[in-house]
Amino acid sequence: MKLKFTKMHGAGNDFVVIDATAQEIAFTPAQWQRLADRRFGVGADQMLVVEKAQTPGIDFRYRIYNSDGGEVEQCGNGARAFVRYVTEKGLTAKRAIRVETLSGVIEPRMEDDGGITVDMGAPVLEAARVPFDASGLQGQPQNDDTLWPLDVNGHTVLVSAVSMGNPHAVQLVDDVDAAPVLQDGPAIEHHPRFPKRVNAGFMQVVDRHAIRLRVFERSAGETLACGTGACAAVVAGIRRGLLASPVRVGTRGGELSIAWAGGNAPVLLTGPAVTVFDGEIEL
Ligand SMILES: N[C@H](CCC[C@H](N)C(=O)O)C(=O)O
Repeated sequence: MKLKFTKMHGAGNDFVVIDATAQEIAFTPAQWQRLADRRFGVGADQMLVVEKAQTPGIDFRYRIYNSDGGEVEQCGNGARAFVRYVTEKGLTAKRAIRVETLSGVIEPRMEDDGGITVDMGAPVLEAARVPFDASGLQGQPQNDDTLWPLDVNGHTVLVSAVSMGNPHAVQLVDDVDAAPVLQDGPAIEHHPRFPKRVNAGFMQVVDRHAIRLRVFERSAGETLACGTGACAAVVAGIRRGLLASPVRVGTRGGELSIAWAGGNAPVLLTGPAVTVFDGEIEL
């Protein structure tokens, strides 16, 4: 079949976006992997599928597939690309839209200055709901957060377990450029205490309103930016008393900004979303 798509990125986290509002899209994992392949296909960290909403009061449904073809619950950078896509393609005239995802409703909004902010909902911090299996473990309280010791490649790392709809394990490092992201990332991603696997964040605190972050993403490897990872890192840093909202997040692909008032308040993610090109592929 000939498939029309749009290539986009949010701070270098790149996507193939597909309009499924007028056509049913149901690809096999192998077809998703082919689309994501940077040599045999288009190339992307994730694929985003735009669908009509099933629920009254909701504007769209948004499905996310990692480059391994697995469907996941949430994607923060993708949500910004999503709202730019439906706006540019004339699928909506609204500036703020309500979008149903596997993990709940998010609300991306086009700002007057062209920036995009997404209400990503409240973080989930209860270990069992991340999900993180804390059985038999002695957590180490740090302010409002609990750090969990993980045995990774023969050494122990202390992680915060946070869900933004998708699971994150965030650790503090002195220098993200020197952090063992590619060595420890896979071991954390597949750690048995994360039954749905996990996105592994490596956060360097610059000051109370700025961090640098690298994320080894579940099923995608290290990406240039991870929106939900930025949300999870800032939530963990605020709960540990290291950060204060808003926080600028420096990633290898660009800068994101996160605001969170604590507790059950929503996490607000602001950042770029760029359309690179429209294309067509025989799939
Ligand atoms: N790899 C992630 C999904 C994409 C999240 C990331 N691209 C973002 O911007 O939030 C996961 O498996 O949970």
